[in-house]
Amino acid sequence: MTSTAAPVVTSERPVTVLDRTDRDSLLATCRRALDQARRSQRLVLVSWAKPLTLADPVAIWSRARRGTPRSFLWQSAWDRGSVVAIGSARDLRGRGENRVASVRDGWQALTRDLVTGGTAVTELPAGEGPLAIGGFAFSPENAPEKGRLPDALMWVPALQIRGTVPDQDAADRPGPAELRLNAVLLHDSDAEQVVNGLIHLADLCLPPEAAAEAQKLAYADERTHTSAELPDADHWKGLVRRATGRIRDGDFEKVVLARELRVTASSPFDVPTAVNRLRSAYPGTTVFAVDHEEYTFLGATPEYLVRVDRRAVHALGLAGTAPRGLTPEQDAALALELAGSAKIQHEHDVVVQMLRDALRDSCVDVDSDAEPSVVKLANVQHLSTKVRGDLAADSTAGILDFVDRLHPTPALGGHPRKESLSWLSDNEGLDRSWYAGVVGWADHSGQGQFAVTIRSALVDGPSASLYAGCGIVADSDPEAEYAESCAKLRPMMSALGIE
Ligand SMILES: C=C(O[C@@H]1C=C(C(=O)O)C=C[C@H]1O)C(=O)O
Repeated sequence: MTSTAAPVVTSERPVTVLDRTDRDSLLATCRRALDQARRSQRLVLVSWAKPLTLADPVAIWSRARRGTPRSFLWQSAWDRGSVVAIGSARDLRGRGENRVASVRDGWQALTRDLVTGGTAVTELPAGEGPLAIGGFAFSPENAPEKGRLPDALMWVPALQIRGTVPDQDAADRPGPAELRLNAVLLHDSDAEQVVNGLIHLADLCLPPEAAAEAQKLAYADERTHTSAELPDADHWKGLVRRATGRIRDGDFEKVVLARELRVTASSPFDVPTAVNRLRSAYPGTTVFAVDHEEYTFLGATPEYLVRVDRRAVHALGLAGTAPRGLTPEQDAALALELAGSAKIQHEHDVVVQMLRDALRDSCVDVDSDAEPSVVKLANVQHLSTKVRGDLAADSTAGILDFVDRLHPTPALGGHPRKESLSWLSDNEGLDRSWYAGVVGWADHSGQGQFAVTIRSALVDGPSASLYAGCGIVADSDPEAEYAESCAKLRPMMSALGIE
């Protein structure tokens, strides 16, 4: 569906802003889309691409996000792919239990009549053409304080740039990237006007010097702040005790109990600096940021829910946590203890089993690592098991079908799902919002990636809600779980400069 000619991309190529030839090509593509909209009397998505060289996705994003209420940043350690997206050509929304399916149906309907033009870049990580980006809250039933971020919000960005993540030691060396301008046309749209709008947006987001910039860290944290634990520590430990009681009574096997640290600062938080700190302190994670009106939801997560790369489906079981040691010997001993603990093994196996079962519905050759491995981050270490399968020849399942099936896994909700989630909504007393939800992107061919939004915060000017949760099983110790939740809050605290 997209044009496939592989362009020659070199770092000498002049960057950004569209020239006369680009304008003509974009206009011709929009006119084709308009013809199609007139014939079909339906909405037509038009997507036009041009190769770019780009030094740093975060630098582009932090400049371009200023002028728009909707932006998206994605920088992934899993395939070294990056996405920067500005503005919305079309929102895809859903509510309640069917929220993922509604978004999927909307996206499929919109891409059925996709019209593409320009030159697509093929030497990038998986994913092609226009993307639907955004995410889903933890649960439609677990958001008492509605109205902060919608339960489900994906959208087709007006401007998207896909590229590769720069090496830390070569952050200002440009690499190949693809600029894409997307619009939705109606039978009575004015093609010239659409083109002018898109070119204006590209000019604003990508002035000639922008693509060569690397994001600078602003080190000064001059703001003061106050913070409150919600609920307070004793109450939360009491909830852990209550959960273990229910588990021993046999009501469910595992539940992930979360808490919030609500911070109010003397001046607005510096979101781009926070993102930059996250990616340098947590290089093995996927760093994401979603700007929606006055809110920014951001984080650095070590966990993906699912990735579909051509016909390969990948999921990750990440559950079971230990602190990092102060010395290499202590660190190794803690890792051994983590891998050897029957309690943690059980907590972990519940997740892996669920992932395997869910993949089996549409995949063949479903397999997982024989043994969990230990993944080390700066703040904690986790037990991790990769699960993968190949889409069955007759399967039409795409990334959003897997999101629908898998979210929330027992790594973020509990097991069995129904009983543990119902206990959570009666007892946790927290608006998780998009924490423990998913953020990611889908292309029109069913490929995509969704991250589990842990190690995250919701920022609104000078206010921030930071979240952390812990898997609770029968013999969980409230003090140890509380300490683990503190360690899990650390990445966002340092990123926002509130230590
Ligand atoms: C819930 C969180 O993390 C999840 C819970 C884990 C655990 O209980 O060991 C480990 C990784 C994540 O799946 C969090 O970081 O907030």
